[in-house]
Amino acid sequence: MESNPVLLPGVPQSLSAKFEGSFAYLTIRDRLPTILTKVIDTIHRNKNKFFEEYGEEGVEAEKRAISFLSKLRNELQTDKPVLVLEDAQEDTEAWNRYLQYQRGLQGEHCPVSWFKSPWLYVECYMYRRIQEALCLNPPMSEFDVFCEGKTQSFLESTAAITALCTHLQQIRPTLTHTPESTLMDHLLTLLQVSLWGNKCDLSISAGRDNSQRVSPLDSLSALRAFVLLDDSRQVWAALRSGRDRGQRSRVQVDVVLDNAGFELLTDLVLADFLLASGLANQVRFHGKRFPWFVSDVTGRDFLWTVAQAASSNHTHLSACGGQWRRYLEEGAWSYHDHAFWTLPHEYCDMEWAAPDLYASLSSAHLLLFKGDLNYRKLVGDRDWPHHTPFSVALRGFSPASLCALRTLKANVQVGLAVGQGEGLSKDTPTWMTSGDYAVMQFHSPQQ
Ligand SMILES: O=P(O)(O)OC[C@@]1(O)O[C@H](CO)[C@@H](O)[C@@H]1O
Ligand SMILES: [Mn+2]
Repeated sequence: MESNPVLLPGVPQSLSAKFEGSFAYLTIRDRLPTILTKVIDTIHRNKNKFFEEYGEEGVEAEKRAISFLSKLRNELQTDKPVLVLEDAQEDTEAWNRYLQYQRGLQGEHCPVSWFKSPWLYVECYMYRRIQEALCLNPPMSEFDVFCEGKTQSFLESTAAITALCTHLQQIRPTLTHTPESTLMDHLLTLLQVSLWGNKCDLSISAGRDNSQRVSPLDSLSALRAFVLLDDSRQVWAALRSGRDRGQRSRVQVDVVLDNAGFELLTDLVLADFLLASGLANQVRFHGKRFPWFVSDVTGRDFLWTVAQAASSNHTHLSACGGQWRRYLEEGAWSYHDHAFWTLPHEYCDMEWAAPDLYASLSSAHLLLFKGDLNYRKLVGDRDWPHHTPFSVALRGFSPASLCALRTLKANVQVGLAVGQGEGLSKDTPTWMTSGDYAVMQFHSPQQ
């Protein structure tokens, strides 16, 4: 029986696997079980490590975690009801409240389940259940099941990373006396590099290698045609608004991170440029509190990446890493991991679900949201008509000027011209899910 959740007036339904053949359906039927199987394999392959570190207790924990995850995979594949979490973590109650909310939407005759409920919810829930399997089996609770893939993504992107850091080191000495037009060109270039860094995502590839092997700067002109919305000049204007480079007013930029590996490197280079050019004087990074969507950044990934750069034997990479370490020591850069980023909420819920975070983001001059999942949460992962204004789809989420830097990997996109989405669907049916197209989409509270 189809679930017919309470419809909010004027707000389209959430994407869901209940629509057979949809991208959500194919993701939950095929990609999520593949990811879970790789997680189980990774834990199994590390069995000796657990024995060496924790003895028999480690081996027992490894066995229990694998049985938890095998049960989870079976629940998913047979569309069982979503279960309450039982690991007594800081966010457990919020997750179980959200399940109650979903039960209310679907009514008593249609259980909240993998193939009947919103895609955004059940996909986030899967990653939280992986965390539960580890939390309930200490000493595995600190084990990052995705660490190998994230590390490999970084190491295999070394050529692209060194090319990008070489570029930054070459322009760095000129930035304090560069003409405005040149400074803007540098910003637009590094925004595009950060945008396309988002193609390197291990969730869409279900863990298959997705490293950046060519210099990101060389491919920008060929990729220009695939940028469907380019509001990067509004990002420039937001950074320049109300201040002159000589003034000492505080310009804070918050970067809501996405993937570790090459994408994180592009974000660190962009953030370094913002400070070195004087366009901003504080950058706050927001990452995930536990392993999430295979390649998303955790605090450990963030610090490992800075350390890896600083200790590199490549001159420019180590120079950048040394500068990043100093930014962190001085407080010009800071890393944060609020629990909200690993809850299933659409961002229009943030003001009531995480008022402290909403207030904190409101102090920023500019928010940069990286990647596809952040975009899905910005617009609520709902089936909006493509010409719906971004401000409508945000449904009141507007703590500060914001720009989404996203390669399209899910079938939701707003803010296009009338007919633009339909035209793309005719010529390239996979335009919303291939990762080949991208948007830099801006919104300000004044809009
Ligand atoms: O947020 P990211 O890393 O750009 O992409 C996350 C993602 O790979 O996972 C989901 C599908 O499984 C989609 O949101 C998207 O394809
Ligand atoms: Mn991601």
